Amino acid sequence: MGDYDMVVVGGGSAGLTAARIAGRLGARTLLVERDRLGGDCLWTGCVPSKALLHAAADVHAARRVGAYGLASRDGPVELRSVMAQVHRAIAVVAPHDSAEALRPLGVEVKHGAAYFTGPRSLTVNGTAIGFRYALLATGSIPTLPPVPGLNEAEPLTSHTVWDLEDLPERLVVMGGGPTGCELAQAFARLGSRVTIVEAVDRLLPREEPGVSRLLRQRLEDEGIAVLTGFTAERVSGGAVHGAGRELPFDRLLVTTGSASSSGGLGLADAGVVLGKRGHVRVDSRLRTTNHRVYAAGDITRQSASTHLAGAQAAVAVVDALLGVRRRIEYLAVPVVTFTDPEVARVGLTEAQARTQYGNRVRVRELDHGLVDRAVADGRTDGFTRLVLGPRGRIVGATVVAPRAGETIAHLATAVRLHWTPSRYAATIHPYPTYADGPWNAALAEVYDQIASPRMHRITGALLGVRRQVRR
Ligand SMILES: Cc1cc2nc3c(=O)[nH]c(=O)nc-3n(C[C@H](O)[C@H](O)[C@H](O)COP(=O)(O)OP(=O)(O)OC[C@H]3O[C@@H](n4cnc5c(N)ncnc54)[C@H](O)[C@@H]3O)c2cc1C
Ligand SMILES: NC(=O)c1ccc[n+]([C@@H]2O[C@H](COP(=O)([O-])OP(=O)(O)OC[C@H]3O[C@@H](n4cnc5c(N)ncnc54)[C@H](O)[C@@H]3O)[C@@H](O)[C@H]2O)c1
Repeated sequence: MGDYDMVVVGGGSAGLTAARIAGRLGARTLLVERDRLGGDCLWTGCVPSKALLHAAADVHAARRVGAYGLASRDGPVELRSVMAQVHRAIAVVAPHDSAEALRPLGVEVKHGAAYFTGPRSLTVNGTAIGFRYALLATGSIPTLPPVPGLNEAEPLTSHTVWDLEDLPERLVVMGGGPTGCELAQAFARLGSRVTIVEAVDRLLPREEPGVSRLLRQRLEDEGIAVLTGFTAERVSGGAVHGAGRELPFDRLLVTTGSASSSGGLGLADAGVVLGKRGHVRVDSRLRTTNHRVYAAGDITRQSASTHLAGAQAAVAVVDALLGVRRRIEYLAVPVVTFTDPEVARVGLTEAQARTQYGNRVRVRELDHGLVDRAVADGRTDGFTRLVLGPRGRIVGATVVAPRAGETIAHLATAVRLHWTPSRYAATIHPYPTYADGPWNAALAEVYDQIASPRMHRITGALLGVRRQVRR
């Protein structure tokens, strides 16, 4: 049995990477996609959101040129023109993810919904297909919270917001996670009056509390109303009601989370067991309970980003086809929220580190008022935070700054390789950049060590010896 060595179900971030690798390895590879190749990231996630944020940043800059004696621009933008830019970006990337681009790599593509009929078989459009291995990569879909009246208000989600043609005058964003914060800031900069409501007591609750405070301040400074600890009780009469307040909107955008796309795949027949939240359960090798079927990406709930989805897919395919085992170091996977300033983190927050290591944890924080590039740009609204664990190793880091998403990459190496600040600081960083934030934070730790009584004794002794040397 086995028409194919590898059948990949879902052609998004995880599935495309898996299919490309399997094809390159020479495996008989089939990729099944029911909708559009490219998945969430290309059509409704990373690419459109970053294009929208870029347009919004341009508009934001244009509104402030009055400071340089130019006529500044007020008022709302023409959303159609902005969305045209968004769709242009998608159109540039889409060919890379197409069936034509996959064919030379030896990947066959079938359009249709896959349905498992047994542990090593599935059907697509009524055609029976056997496989040696399969990879589930069907991603996730946005969900709506159970708020009375919400459905009837026809809320936008991250799947539908890209079809908007007119800028909503009043936009209420429900959910202050990465999606909600990015889109709230973008729409506010484009000219909408935005209110963001978050159920827990702060925005971006997975981040360091200082991040939530700084981002809230920034969003409020840009005119966004931020309501935290807000429970929406109902939606009616064009308004969200809750906490004794009424929040009128022209459009409502719901960004309160997502659920794995694991339904309608016949997974029970394949012997694939789901977790409580509908996600596919995988072991450390990304194998489901049917060891012939692997899973990667959002469907596992162990990933919520394109880079990790791709890394999981690569590990799974190589494990299945070649029997070569590699581990993903989840702790060293960076996560970025592309607000302005960007919020980038790798590894543990201070609270997580304290739970794990108790009082062996120390924190080294550097305000970006001390980073010359931030001063030059007038962007001192940021900080770097290094979380140091046992033996002073960097177990976590947060950077809040423009381009923090780029700065975090070197810190991800530090966490992955268990570097100390001194090891990190040994790499010379270019001046003046935002990377000076982490570098100076690490250097401050090194200077403190040099100033310790023990080091002073050593340096004092060395200086004394050197003074005796006659040239
Ligand atoms: C607004 C927003 C912004 C984001 N920004 C970023 C970012 O900047 N950086 C980042 O790293 N991540 C970002 N993400 C997250 C990222 O988009 C996802 O983590 C990633 O796309 C998940 O990849 P995946 O392969 O698991 O699923 P997807 O990319 O969603 O792919 C799943 C594919 O499976 C197909 N499918 C589903 N069911 C079936 C079936 N039965 N048969 C066949 N095919 C099927 C779907 O049509 C889809 O094409 C963002 C997400 C959102 C919502
Ligand atoms: N830049 C990126 O890499 C990027 C961007 C967007 C999303 N993503 C990923 O996609 C995943 C989903 O992100 P998301 O922001 O859509 O979801 P999320 O689950 O991360 O955040 C949802 C937020 O909504 C809040 N919430 C839940 N119910 C609510 C309610 N009834 N009223 C008000 N608030 C409520 C939650 O407390 C939470 O803060 C995340 O894991 C994220 O990392 C990544």
